[in-house]
Amino acid sequence: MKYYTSLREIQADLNDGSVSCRQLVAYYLKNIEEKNAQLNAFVAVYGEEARQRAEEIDLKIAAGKAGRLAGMVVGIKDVLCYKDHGLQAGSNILDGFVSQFTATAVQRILDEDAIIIGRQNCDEFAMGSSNENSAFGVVRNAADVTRVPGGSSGGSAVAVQADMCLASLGSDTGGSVRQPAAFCGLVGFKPTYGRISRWGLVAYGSSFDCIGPITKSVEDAALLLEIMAGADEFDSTVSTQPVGDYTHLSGLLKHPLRIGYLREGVESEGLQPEMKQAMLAKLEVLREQGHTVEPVDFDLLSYILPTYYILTTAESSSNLSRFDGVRYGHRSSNAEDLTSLYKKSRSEGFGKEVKRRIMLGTFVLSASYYDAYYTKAQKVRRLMKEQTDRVFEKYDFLLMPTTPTTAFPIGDKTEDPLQMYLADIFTVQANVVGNPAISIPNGVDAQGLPMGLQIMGKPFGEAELLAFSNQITETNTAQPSVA
Ligand SMILES: NC(=O)C[C@H](N)C(=O)O
Repeated sequence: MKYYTSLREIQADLNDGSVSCRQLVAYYLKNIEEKNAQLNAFVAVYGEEARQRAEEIDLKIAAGKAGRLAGMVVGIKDVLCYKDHGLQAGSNILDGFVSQFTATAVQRILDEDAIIIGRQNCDEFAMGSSNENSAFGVVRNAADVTRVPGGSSGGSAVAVQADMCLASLGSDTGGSVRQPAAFCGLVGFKPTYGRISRWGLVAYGSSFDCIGPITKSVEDAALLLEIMAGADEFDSTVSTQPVGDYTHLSGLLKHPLRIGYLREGVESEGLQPEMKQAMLAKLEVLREQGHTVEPVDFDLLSYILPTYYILTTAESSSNLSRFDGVRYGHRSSNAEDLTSLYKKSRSEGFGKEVKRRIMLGTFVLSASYYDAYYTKAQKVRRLMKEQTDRVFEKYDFLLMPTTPTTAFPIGDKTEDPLQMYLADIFTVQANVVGNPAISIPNGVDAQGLPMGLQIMGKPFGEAELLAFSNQITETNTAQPSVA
């Protein structure tokens, strides 16, 4: 089977008959069979169902009635509801849970004839940056299996990286789509807050959570966004702003562009040298193309992680209070009364990192500390939003590395949660302020590990952001190899 990097290539072959959906599904299933035992990207595979759907869609193609995603084989992160399929958010607390309905984003891609091939591993309740916090075990990076794939949508990224599906749907609360995409050499897109309905997404930090695609090409990310975005009567937080024409990626941008880059994104001490060089090289190319390229100082940067981790733990401690062992999921068999049922079900069901965050969140929301932490963090969040808005009055895009380093070895940061949180330094800003941001591949380091470049755009400026990203992306055409 040819190594496809975009749906456009697949559809060209579908239309001239050189490939069929049935063959595509068989190919991806074979890859899953060969590679998943080692990589652990999928926690459930819907083989029979995918084969059947492929046959139906092949008939639709022959009749000229296929949807826009015909030929796209997709995996979904284990936080998205898909009716009559299991859903666990990588947690034992949801053991045995089966979705009662389908998430709007998932339904919209199904309506356009995407084929869902399986459910993907992730950090428990999307809390993590390495996919080491899953009840289903660690996911491995296909570029080097001794390293993490990033998180929390690690399974979703590795599945695309190792060609086990063409695209994945992940969720991004503080970088969970962009950071694993960067670690795996892919495109990861987080839209503006409220752009895509979250009906059917397991809630983590509700004022941050966004659904986003992980793909090999910017054009596939644009297409998926266009299909998933827009108003939804089931989600009152989704924006009613009209959905743009995200797939016409040319002719949108003015010239020259005003491009800002985060000064710390090239000067910060913790930055891997190759990351800095790759950033500087990219900025030089943009300058040569005639764009204005200038450094931006974001003096609130050192407050960004505390703000993010105070607010998201607060929101998650509240969101996760619904998992009580009574209504669904794991129920302790050692309980003597209702209180011990709650206690034991939650203690047995949740993993270490989730417990840590519930405790932190409960603390920052407690009566004596509420103002010192939660209220203060909300005020800082407002300041960050204002400062970011000022940056975008002057610039069209803000560039920075997606991560300070490339994928780190498995086990490297598990004993030190603060080190793990530091890996999110560049990705959380977009979620704190709500702007869209994308990670695109930006070369590899000396060990051949992928590096990501992050571009942030203006709120609801998805069309321009995607057009610009497409212009400067080097498409990932390398065949995946499991080391
Ligand atoms: N969920 C995310 O976007 C990942 C982030 N590292 C977190 O643990 O919160």
